[in-house]
Amino acid sequence: MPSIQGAHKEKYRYQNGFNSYHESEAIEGALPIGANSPQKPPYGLYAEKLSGTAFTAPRHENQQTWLYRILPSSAHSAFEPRESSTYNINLESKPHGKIHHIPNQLRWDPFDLDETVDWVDSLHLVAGAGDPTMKAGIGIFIFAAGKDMDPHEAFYSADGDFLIVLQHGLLDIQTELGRILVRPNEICVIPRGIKYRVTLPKGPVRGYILELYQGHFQLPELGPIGSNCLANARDFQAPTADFDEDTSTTWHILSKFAGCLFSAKQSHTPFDVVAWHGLYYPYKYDLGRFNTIGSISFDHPDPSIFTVLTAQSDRPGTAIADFVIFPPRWLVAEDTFRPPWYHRNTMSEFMGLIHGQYDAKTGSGFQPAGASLHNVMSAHGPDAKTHEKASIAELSPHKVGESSMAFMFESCLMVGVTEWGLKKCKKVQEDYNAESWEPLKPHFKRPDKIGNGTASEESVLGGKAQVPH
Ligand SMILES: O=C(O)Cc1cc(O)ccc1O
Ligand SMILES: [Fe+2]
Repeated sequence: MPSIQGAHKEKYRYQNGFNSYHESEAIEGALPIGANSPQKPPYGLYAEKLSGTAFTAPRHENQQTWLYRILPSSAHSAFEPRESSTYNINLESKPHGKIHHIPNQLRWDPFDLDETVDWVDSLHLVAGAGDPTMKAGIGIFIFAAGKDMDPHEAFYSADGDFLIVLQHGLLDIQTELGRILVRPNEICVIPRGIKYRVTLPKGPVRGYILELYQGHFQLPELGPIGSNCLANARDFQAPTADFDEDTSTTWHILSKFAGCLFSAKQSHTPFDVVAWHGLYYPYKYDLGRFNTIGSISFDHPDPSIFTVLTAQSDRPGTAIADFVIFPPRWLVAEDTFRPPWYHRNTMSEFMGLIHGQYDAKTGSGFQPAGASLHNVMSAHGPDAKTHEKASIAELSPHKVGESSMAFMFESCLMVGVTEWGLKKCKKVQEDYNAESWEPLKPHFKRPDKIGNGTASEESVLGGKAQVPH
């Protein structure tokens, strides 16, 4: 007699590991033994394969999952375009939609909560690069929802993997592979094609999404760091199988396909997967578990030391998208300008703030639920006030960002901004440059113009005299 865990177990149960081969059965014996597709799978279930990579992708990249479900996913009506005036992807992420490519540094005020829409209608494409139909590039979304998805509605994106960065509230995500509760300071990845339904147990939610049109997220290489640190594999949590038995209700399946939304009907729940095994599944990660490392001598290292997840291009070390965080950490570097240096980057940098304050911007312009974009080669760095403070600060050990969490989506691609992102959202700060960098004063003094004509190393360098090595 099979034991039915489903009814009595806790609502959320996870299995730990990143890129780990997992298997899970909500009823003991639901996974076939020694074969994926037996003539008669256990308990009259259908076997269905979900491919996250080409069948022939190299073994180390291959991601597939076998699902054992009450009815196969194909049992639905034809998809029809779904009308929605608020669904901005519809209008803007099509290959030839209006996207602004501009070199300006951009910063957005906090995006408003919106209690009138559910998850699907809350997605606003703010920026992106590439084209989902070519499986190339990224989309960056803001979401702000206040309503549960309809009880008989499920959503999937055929366009890419969603990396969801929750800024406010709680997300209860019922997926085909089981349930995930995304809590404050957690992120969640839902790979291409996996169906899910989002409800909001604590009211309105808000956050950011990076949709990856190509490949999948990986943990970054650690190089000389060694075998641990940054995000450790065991802290990633995948759901366990958890199914409903409903073959008599009309469900709507919403598909984001080539940047447009489609809807199909079916007479059974899509959340009917009794067991699964494979490498292709949604997962979550608590950013509080990130093992942050930094300089314990001098100089400010590249922010790549803060990479949680990366999706690499074909060029080694060059990411289509890195997800980078700035967690609370000790700054102890000696004789160092401690905030980020001024820089121009061949990569684009989209930043958001989950909570607290970001140490490169001590002004009030970069706020939780706001964002900034420093595109390819767009110059940026600390604002004038931060520069002044950091140039004269006493360099004792100092904890930055106590309970704060900023993040960056960094991409080798030039990022375009949508009409919504640039205009309709009405959050772009007109005075970003004027407030941040235009007030910077020159401090240059030629050595021969100081005092009696001999340079005081103290005043030229603005700090301790430097001794040649
Ligand atoms: O621009 C930013 O604020 C992000 C950033 C942080 C850092 O520590 C070094 C480089 C960088 O782009
Ligand atoms: Fe930067």
